[in-house]
Amino acid sequence: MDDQLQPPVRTVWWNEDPSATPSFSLGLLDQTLLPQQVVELSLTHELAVAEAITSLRVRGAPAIGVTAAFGLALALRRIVYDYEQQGHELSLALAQEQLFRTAQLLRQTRPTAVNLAWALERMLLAAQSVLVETSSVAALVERVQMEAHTIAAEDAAACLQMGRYGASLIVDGMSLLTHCNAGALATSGLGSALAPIYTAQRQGKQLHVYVDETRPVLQGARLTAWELQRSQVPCTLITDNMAGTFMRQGKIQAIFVGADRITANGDIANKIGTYSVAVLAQAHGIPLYVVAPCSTIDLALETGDGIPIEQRDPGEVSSLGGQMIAPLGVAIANPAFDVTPHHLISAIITEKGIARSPYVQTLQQMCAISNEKVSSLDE
Ligand SMILES: CSC[C@@H](O)[C@@H](O)C(=O)COP(=O)(O)O
Repeated sequence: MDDQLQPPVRTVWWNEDPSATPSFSLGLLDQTLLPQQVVELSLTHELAVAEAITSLRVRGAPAIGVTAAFGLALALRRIVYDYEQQGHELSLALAQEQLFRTAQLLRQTRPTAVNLAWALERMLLAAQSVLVETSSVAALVERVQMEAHTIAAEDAAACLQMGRYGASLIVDGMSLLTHCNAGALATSGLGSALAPIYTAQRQGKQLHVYVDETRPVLQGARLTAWELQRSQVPCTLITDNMAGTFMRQGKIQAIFVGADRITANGDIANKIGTYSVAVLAQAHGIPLYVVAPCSTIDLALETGDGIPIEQRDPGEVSSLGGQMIAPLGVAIANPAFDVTPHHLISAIITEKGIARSPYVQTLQQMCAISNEKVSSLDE
């Protein structure tokens, strides 16, 4: 009997179908088309995976980590397949080179979410470990694929745990606020920030969620509102600049957001606008909870000042729904993330538990993981 909460939607998955040519592909739900169209993609080339991450077909820190892991497995399967089609056998040296090159390609797609580099590094370490024992390309393919599946399964399990811990902070009758999308669409499970909400709902708690639209790419309006509606979680979509008013009116009792990177001191990078929400929350005495798996924690960085912030296409700001909303030639800034300092965060919830200030000790104890090697791909 499986009584576990199931994600309302599948975001990233692996296809194995002997009747298809080739028999393998990476499945993604194209998030750029939501909520108007639900289109599933089957990718068979690593370049398509890189494009999907860059253009936000798949997005959200844990989901892009899982996608990158599967992307490496896909690249290896693809090159073995191409060689077979030409009647050749792939050498181990070329297989290794393919893995490393693809890791570098995928590493460059998005800089802020550390889950991406973390997953790639873990995949390369798994590949290295099998190469010590064997010189068979088949064994390498199997090991790399297994690691990608393990990363996805661990992410799904982490979501369930974050849901349990986070739900303990939600009281029956509460009204919550969330920013961006940190739900099933951002992970390979229930989500991070939305997992406590799904769990609390399953526990029978009555709740209501205010959803920031999240300009400029509208992950709140397009994705979170869609996901919550599908899950029958009562929600109200608001524009970003309405959040303060709802807080002042006493309509919001807690805020749940995800993170793209958490540094050793508890500073977090998350979708642009999170910092403004955090400042407003403090002004109104409302707790701000950050929910993220340990794969989002970057202990190699001491503070949020060191987090690379992705600067995206100005066109995301100057147009809305395909329509220009700004005068031609106006200067535009488009940082995709901001940093919220730890003193504005009431607690950080991971799959290991609930960390509170001072984060320096608690995060280290909680997530005995190290991202020291992540930088090796930058060289
Ligand atoms: C569990 S997702 C956490 C974060 O990745 C999320 O809040 C976010 O900022 C996503 O940004 P995006 O640009 O859509 O990838």
